[in-house]
Amino acid sequence: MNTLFDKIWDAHVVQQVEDGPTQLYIDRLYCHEVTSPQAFAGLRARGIKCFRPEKIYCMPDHNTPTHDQDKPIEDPISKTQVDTLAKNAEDFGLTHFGMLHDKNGIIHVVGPERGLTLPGMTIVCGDSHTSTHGAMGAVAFGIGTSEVEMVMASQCILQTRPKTMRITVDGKLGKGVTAKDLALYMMSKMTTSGATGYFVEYAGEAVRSLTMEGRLTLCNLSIEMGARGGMVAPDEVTFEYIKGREYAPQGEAWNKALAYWKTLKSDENATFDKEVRFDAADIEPMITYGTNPGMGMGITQHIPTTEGMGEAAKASFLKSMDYMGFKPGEGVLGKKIDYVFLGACTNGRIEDFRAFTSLVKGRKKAEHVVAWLVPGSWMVDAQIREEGLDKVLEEAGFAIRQPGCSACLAMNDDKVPAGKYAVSTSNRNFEGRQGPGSRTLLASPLVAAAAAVTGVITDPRELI
Ligand SMILES: CC(C)[C@H](C(=O)O)[C@@H](O)C(=O)O
Ligand code: SF4
Repeated sequence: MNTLFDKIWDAHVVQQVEDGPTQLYIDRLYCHEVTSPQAFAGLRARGIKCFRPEKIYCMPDHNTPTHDQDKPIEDPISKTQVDTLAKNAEDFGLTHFGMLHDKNGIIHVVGPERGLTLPGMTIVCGDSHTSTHGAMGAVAFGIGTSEVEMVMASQCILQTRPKTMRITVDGKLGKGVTAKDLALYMMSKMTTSGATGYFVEYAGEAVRSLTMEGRLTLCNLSIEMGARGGMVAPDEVTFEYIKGREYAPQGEAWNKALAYWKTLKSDENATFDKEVRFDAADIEPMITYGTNPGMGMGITQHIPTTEGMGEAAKASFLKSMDYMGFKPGEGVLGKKIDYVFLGACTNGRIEDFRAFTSLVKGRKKAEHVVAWLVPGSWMVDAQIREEGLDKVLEEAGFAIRQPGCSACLAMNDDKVPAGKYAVSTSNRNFEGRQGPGSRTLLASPLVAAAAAVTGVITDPRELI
């Protein structure tokens, strides 16, 4: 009786070190510009090549500007990072989707949409949000730079087997409640350390009813609960999504793959180290009010008071409130906001643009709001234009930027100024995450859209 995780993990074990870690074979290594330079430098110093270069895909995303990508990058650090990745990929014979390449974008958006990420795979990247790819029924997790070097050199990694957890969400999500709300809700209940040491499988009716994009959003946020990774068993939604994508198997190879993928589910009596259950009916559109992603609440609710908190918890809570400029016990509806960010590997996919556009259609962007709409990849950008969403957005006063991580983290030009409030569809709201002194409110594309047109925090259910 095996879990989905066990099946994939066991199929990739090369050897088990006695009383030690597992040597695990890796099917895909994704590389971006931030966490790869030292790994390449390490290989050079040892005079070795990549063992299986065809399994490695590189693309810059964090330091790429989201405007004027045809011009040289102005910021010298970003330019060095992006140029270094291009040079390293060339020297080591790796596939590289550079800036402006039609396959460029945020690595966690590009992998699934190109069919590079497939069910049953083991996938790693020097990036915590590698958990995203688990949505396709893969074992995918973030690794450190020295581990990136290990995988480049051997196509294997030494890992300790994590414990397994199943989170089942029963019932149906209500109107205006999205995968992002589901994730923020779980986090608000489990806290940012609630899944530490575990690999999570998401199950239940609410998860099964999510689209592929929704599942990617959900798994993306696994890491913010402390989980090693998150996954959803592949089903018709997954197969339908993958079929015909560029790197997906075709013809006879497709039939063979499909037959295998259909076996990728937890056996009925499989046991998990921990089981958690939620009810979808309890979830409303969510928003965070603090400085970690677990500090979230239903948009109509009030920020907690310090009642019952221990001294240490109280001090850190009040520090967070001070940073955010909020008072314990108050509500956030109607509060003025300054920036809106639609994008990131959390919500930079076509479905997120569709959701945002559906709400702003026929309305106008609030004048004082600065809105950054950043497709997760050029493929998303092309689809936006194909579907005519760009026209609707333009009419409502919004412009579309070029792909990249953008305002998700302050590593490029898109920085939220100190003291300003940003309703952001990204995944982290730490102090200074979107720029020194910036104040981030994490939310879904629908909540972001409602804020963008009203200029204040608004329940999207009133506008849809
Ligand atoms: C830069 C990178 C190492 C980092 C991560 O690992 O997640 C980034 O993508 C982030 O979201 O904070
Ligand atoms: S979009 Fe944000 S969370 Fe995703 S990889 Fe880029 S910086 Fe990390």
